[in-house]
Amino acid sequence: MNHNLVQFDHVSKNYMKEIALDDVSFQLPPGKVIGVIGPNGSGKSTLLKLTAGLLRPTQGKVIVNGKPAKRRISSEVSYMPEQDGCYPFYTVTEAIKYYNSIYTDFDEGKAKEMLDFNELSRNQEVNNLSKGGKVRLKMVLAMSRRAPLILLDEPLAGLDPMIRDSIIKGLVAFVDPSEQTVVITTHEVSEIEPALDMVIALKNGKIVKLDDVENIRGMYGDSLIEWMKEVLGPNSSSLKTE
Ligand SMILES: Nc1ncnc2c1ncn2[C@@H]1O[C@H](COP(=O)(O)OP(=O)(O)OP(=O)(O)O)[C@@H](O)[C@H]1O
Repeated sequence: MNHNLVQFDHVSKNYMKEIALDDVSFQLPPGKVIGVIGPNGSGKSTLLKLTAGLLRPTQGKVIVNGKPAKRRISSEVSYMPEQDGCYPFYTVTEAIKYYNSIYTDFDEGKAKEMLDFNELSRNQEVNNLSKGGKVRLKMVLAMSRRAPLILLDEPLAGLDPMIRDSIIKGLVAFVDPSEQTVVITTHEVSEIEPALDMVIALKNGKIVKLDDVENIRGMYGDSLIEWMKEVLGPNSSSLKTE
């Protein structure tokens, strides 16, 4: 597959007078894990929602898998929202069954493997899971679909470092690059960088850089932190604290 999975052509998105994305163009190839990083309010969630077809651009075009992104239960896109997206009174098993019933591409076997890997107890009510447990379950649900594009909005926000680390391990263990592309928004670039193939840096609704992690490492050494400081400014390491 050589085509681009995601294409933004001169996309702007305004919320009333607020310009969230400003004339953004880029393409993403299939089979990659792509990080979208940037300070609060830089437009990361907006970029993801436009890709999922949950928002329409004010101007420009968003193309996913050769077609305009549309608001529907898309077979092309599995989207994990930043806010709680799970039914609080379901047990973990019921949440899996529910997803299995609404998404024809849901892989129940993969979901069960991911539950075990994430040590999620099946009889527990979603309501009673820890914050990290809720995020793990949301990731299990989003990543168990055989959709070619998985969008994860801020899965690491507000979690302590050990939990962030285990969530990233789960991502790396279960993403299948021959079938799936993952786009993940995050402040936590230092921890997630080993999982990333590409990064998009956003600032004030504009892309300030899009590059392969391999190229960045070639220029900046082992860590993306120095690169981030250069493209997003010296205070960008404070992104880690949200
Ligand atoms: N529904 C909305 N109505 C009005 N303004 C909005 C809305 N959603 C986002 N915005 C504004 O658009 C800009 C981009 O927001 P967005 O949520 O995309 O950024 P973000 O990088 O994901 O931020 P964060 O890291 O805080 O989640 C911000 O200035 C935000 O206040």
